[in-house]
Amino acid sequence: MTVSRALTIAGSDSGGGAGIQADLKTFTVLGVYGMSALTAITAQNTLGVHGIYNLPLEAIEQQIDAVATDIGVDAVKTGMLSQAPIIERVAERIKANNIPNLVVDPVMVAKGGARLLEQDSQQALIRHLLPLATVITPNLPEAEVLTGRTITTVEEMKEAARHIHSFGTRYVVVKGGHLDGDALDILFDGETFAEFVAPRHETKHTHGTGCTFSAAITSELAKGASVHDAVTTAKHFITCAIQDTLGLGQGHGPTNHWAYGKRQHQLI
Ligand SMILES: Nc1ncnc2c1ncn2[C@@H]1O[C@H](COP(=O)(O)OP(=O)(O)O)[C@@H](O)[C@H]1O
Ligand SMILES: Cc1ncc(COP(=O)(O)O)c(N)n1
Repeated sequence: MTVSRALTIAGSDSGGGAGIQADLKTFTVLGVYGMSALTAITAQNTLGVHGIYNLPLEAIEQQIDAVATDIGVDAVKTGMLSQAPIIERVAERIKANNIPNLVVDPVMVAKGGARLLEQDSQQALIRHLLPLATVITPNLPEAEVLTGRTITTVEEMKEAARHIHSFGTRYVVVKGGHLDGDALDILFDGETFAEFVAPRHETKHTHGTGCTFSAAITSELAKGASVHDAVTTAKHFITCAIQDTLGLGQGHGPTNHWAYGKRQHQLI
């Protein structure tokens, strides 16, 4: 039996809805063996981020090297990277270990407003990580920071995708979760645009949607799917996870990571 292997390099969310917890749950539901390299520990729940503890660069490096040199990695995603020196070290270890299929979720600010990437560290992302990336998956505020432009229309999402593609990433997915109307995401491969659309579900439980979506893309790339097919599956996965809400916590709750799996088996 061949097992596909995916690694997440990201922060821990004690609440289990975002970060490495969301990633590992998603990998598992999509039938991929999941591994993690923690960059930071957050004390977090559905009401917000209550504490952030970054890990030493050596600890991050050792985790990546340990899994890459023994178990092997078919695809990797990055999430919360906190600060420029962590970005640089992560990029260096991905390169040194020849890890293929890098998905960059350029996490900057949590939905509750807490900064998960220090201000001005986006230049390090652009310089060190984006040239290595197969796919980058910014939401609208992140795309605005990366391009320095306001984005309020689908046409501006496409312009942003073009701009971000020029940083050296092979594919760009600009997510439209923060726009009104249908949940529309744009995929740009450097030449053509593809659109992925799902009905907007009215809910406050969208904690970790970006983490889950990018982890689903990573899972499918680990299995050998094309980027277009990986995004198709990820869109279906996140739409199910948002629709079948769990209603946990008093604030912005997590999505339902096993909803997609249940739908596949027609259990719901
Ligand atoms: N209310 C919603 N209903 C349906 N899909 C949504 C909703 N909110 C976000 N999405 C989808 O979830 C994915 C994550 O998007 P987004 O919320 O923009 O990312 P982030 O969590 O990084 O802010 C995208 O595919 C987006 O279109
Ligand atoms: C450890 C960690 N990583 C990422 C996010 C972003 O998720 P969201 O934008 O849904 O708050 C988060 N809140 N915590």
